[in-house]
Amino acid sequence: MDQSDEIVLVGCGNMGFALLEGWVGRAGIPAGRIHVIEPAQALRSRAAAVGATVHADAAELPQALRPRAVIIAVKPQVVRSMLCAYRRFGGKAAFVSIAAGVPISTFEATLGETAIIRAMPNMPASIGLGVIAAFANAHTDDGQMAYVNNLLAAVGAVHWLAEEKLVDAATAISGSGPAYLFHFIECLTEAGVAVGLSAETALALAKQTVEGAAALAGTSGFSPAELRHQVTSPNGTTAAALQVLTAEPGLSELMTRAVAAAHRRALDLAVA
Ligand SMILES: NC(=O)c1ccc[n+]([C@@H]2O[C@H](COP(=O)([O-])OP(=O)(O)OC[C@H]3O[C@@H](n4cnc5c(N)ncnc54)[C@H](OP(=O)(O)O)[C@@H]3O)[C@@H](O)[C@H]2O)c1
Ligand code: PRO
Repeated sequence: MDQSDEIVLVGCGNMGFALLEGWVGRAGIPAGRIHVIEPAQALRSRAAAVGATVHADAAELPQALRPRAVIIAVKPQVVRSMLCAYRRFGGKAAFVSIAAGVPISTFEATLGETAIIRAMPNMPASIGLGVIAAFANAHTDDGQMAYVNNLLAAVGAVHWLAEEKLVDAATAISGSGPAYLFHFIECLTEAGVAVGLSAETALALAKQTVEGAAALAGTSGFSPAELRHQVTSPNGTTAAALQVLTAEPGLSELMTRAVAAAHRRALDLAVA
């Protein structure tokens, strides 16, 4: 990545800041080259503390600014009303939207024929362990694709999708996924307390179990099913627990229903 490129980051809440942290803290992108537009004073101060150039409103951006990328990280419901403030960058910058559900056609309606990439990152991007599903429109040229790919790859593994509608599917898996895992840790902790562990010990065991198992699944040559078998002694403790998890409605059915609900919500946000 050319270190002199400038980036506009619109919205610096949970995910916008996770990206900023990843870009500045891990990818070495000069923080001052990232212009953050964020109306909330506390969040602007947080972004300024990592070195970003902060603004309360798009009108404060320098007139001469020619960003290579404009990252849209506001809530989906806000996208339509804020876009016109960035129209002047249309046709030049690559627009990257991380807003769940909002289709490329919504951006094209305001920005016209310009490079628009829908990207769905997730929170572990803040520590460089994100996963990002992305789709680019037909106005994105090879240089813009490569530039945005590098930007996204700086905070996680990038998967380019063949169809825009798959971004909504990815949102339900990897965008929301960290919350499923955080909830799993909460549940495992509660269950640990129920069998007599202190809350502190149960939380430590639950977090380190998820972290270790995820690392093993990611690095071992065995499939998740094979790894599960390796943990499950015949007629042992794990088998007893898995009998509960696979009884109707099992975890598999619950996950299918949960992901379907998230996917439906992404489709709803497209028309909200
Ligand atoms: N959180 C995640 O894990 C995650 C993952 C992938 C994608 N996303 C997507 O990322 C987007 C942001 O999610 P989030 O969780 O980061 O939400 P968030 O914490 O609410 O952050 C959005 C920020 O944008 C600000 N904002 C509102 N209007 C603005 C404007 N016109 N210009 C600049 N900033 C403005 C908001 O301020 P106010 O609160 O004062 O309005 C808020 O601080 C969403 O579209 C979401 O679908 C989130
Ligand atoms: N957070 C956003 C939501 O919950 C999008 C994926 C993760 O809608």
